[in-house]
Amino acid sequence: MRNESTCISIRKVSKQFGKHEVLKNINLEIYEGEIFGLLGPSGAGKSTLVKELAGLDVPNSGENYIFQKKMPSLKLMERVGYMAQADALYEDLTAYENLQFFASLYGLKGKKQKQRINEVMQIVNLMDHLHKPVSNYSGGMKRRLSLAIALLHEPEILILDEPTVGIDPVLRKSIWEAFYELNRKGTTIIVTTHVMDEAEKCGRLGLMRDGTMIAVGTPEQLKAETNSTTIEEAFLIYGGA
Ligand SMILES: Nc1ncnc2c1ncn2[C@@H]1O[C@H](COP(=O)(O)OP(=O)(O)OP(=O)(O)O)[C@@H](O)[C@H]1O
Repeated sequence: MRNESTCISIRKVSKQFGKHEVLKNINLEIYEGEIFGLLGPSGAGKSTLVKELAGLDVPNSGENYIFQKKMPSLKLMERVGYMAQADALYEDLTAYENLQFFASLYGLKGKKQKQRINEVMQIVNLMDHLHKPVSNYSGGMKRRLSLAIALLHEPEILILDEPTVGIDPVLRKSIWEAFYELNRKGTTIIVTTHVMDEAEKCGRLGLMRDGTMIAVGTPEQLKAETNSTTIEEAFLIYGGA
């Protein structure tokens, strides 16, 4: 069920890399308990925006707030899980050893650490591969292990940058089932994607193009407002095509 209290507030955020304006005056509110999708083509600025929300980058102007506190903040990062676009895993170590390493960073030790490792590996359905070296994992398994790592410290907000890129439809479905399950338990999820059918799975969407937020709403609202039958069509209309 959706709770309307704001947990993320993006206020007049702009970002430049040199002369290139990658985010242009972005304003957005994300509510507690929703699955919010950032949809846009490659280069639209989605990763840049979510990196700022994860506390890994800062805007040139404007502010990002999480739970009414300004980012970046080390304290807030404990409440946020982030899965980057590229997997940051130690290939020579087993999945278990990778999880132990990241769990230690979060201050999870002993019995609690072991328990959380088992829980997150069950969520992503990798328990049978717990002691295999990551170098033996397929691309999809690595993405799921990255997700497990992002879940270790039980974050209230989960930020996922293209979590299912390069993953086959069957696995994608099982990963989305994991997202729904987490969301049902109260986790707010922000997911970036450029896949239209994935966008339809989100509660609300922010459509991004060339560093601009061109529309925000539920998939149904966006289609109705543009008289479209698909999100793809709605996107093109909002983009002025
Ligand atoms: N560190 C950086 N230095 C210079 N330019 C950057 C940097 N990071 C991103 N950019 C540029 O900013 C623009 C937006 O990139 P970003 O990764 O945020 O887009 P995206 O919407 O996430 O795209 P994709 O789906 O391909 O990841 C791109 O043109 C990219 O080249």
